[in-house]
Amino acid sequence: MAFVDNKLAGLVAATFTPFTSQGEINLTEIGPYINYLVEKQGVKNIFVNGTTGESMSLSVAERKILADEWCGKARGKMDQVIVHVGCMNLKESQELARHAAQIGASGIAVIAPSFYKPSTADVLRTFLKEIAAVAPTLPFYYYHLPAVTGVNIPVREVLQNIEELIPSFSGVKFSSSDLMDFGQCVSHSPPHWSLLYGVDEQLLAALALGAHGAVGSTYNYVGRHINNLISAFNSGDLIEARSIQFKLQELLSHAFKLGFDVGVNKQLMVELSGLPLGPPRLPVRPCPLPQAQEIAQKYHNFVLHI
Ligand SMILES: CC(=O)N[C@H](C=O)[C@@H](O)[C@H](O)[C@H](O)CO
Ligand SMILES: CC(=O)C(=O)O
Repeated sequence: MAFVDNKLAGLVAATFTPFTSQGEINLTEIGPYINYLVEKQGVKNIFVNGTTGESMSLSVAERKILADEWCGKARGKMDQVIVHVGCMNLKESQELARHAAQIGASGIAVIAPSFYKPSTADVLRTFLKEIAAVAPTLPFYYYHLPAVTGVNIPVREVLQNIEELIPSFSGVKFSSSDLMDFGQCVSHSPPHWSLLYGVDEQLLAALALGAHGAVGSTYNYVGRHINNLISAFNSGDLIEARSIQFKLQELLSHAFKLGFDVGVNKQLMVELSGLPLGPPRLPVRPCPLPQAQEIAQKYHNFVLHI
């Protein structure tokens, strides 16, 4: 039972990747970004180079430089930095996994490859094993995001005997609304795994099923409120917990109507945090300013009412 002492719990912000206005990675904003999360949002864990961080639009070299900077700047300030190392091919994922171990990441996560999709739980587990094996000292998380990857193998099946293949296996970032599958993962998991929920708008339901924490993009700017939701849930105050969840649902349903992708989300973060994170990278479209400002307006109403 490795890694029991360091179980990942609570909120984890999936970070945006700062770019310059010319579209190059911008390391100078990473320190201030970490300070913002800790001081303004009370968020002490980050998930870097994930979906929100546009990892699939970054080169391997860029991903290494970014991971290094996030880990370095987080030292002494954050509890955990999980580096997403998933790529479309095994070799690059292994290279990033080895690198994550060298730079002192707290753990690594891998999403299913989505061009050549694994067709069974067995082949997916084997793919994950080949990556975990090159960084055996790092806690390993499977990242399930079926709406984006198109890989819809029930996580419950993926977890079957997974510790025999991956001794460092430590949990799942579960970004699907299939709460039956999520519940089954919780009920069949050993106590040292972390099951982290990734659909921010329905976190409360996942907490009721036993989620240990949550990874999401919105915790970059609603972390403080969602920390209150979790505290209310833990103290049995479901009325308060629901009221906060409903507010986030209002905010996001408004955002979805206007079109809510990584580009819009990033610009919303820029508006709300004041951090100059730059535009997204193609093929994600830069967000028209009024669109982000309208969502930001809704956010300010949201904050005023909780
Ligand atoms: C597809 C995607 O990026 N999902 C994020 C994390 O898994 C969530 O944090 C969503 O951005 C959020 O729940 C809004 O839908
Ligand atoms: C949202 C999330 O967890 C990611 O950006 O990967």
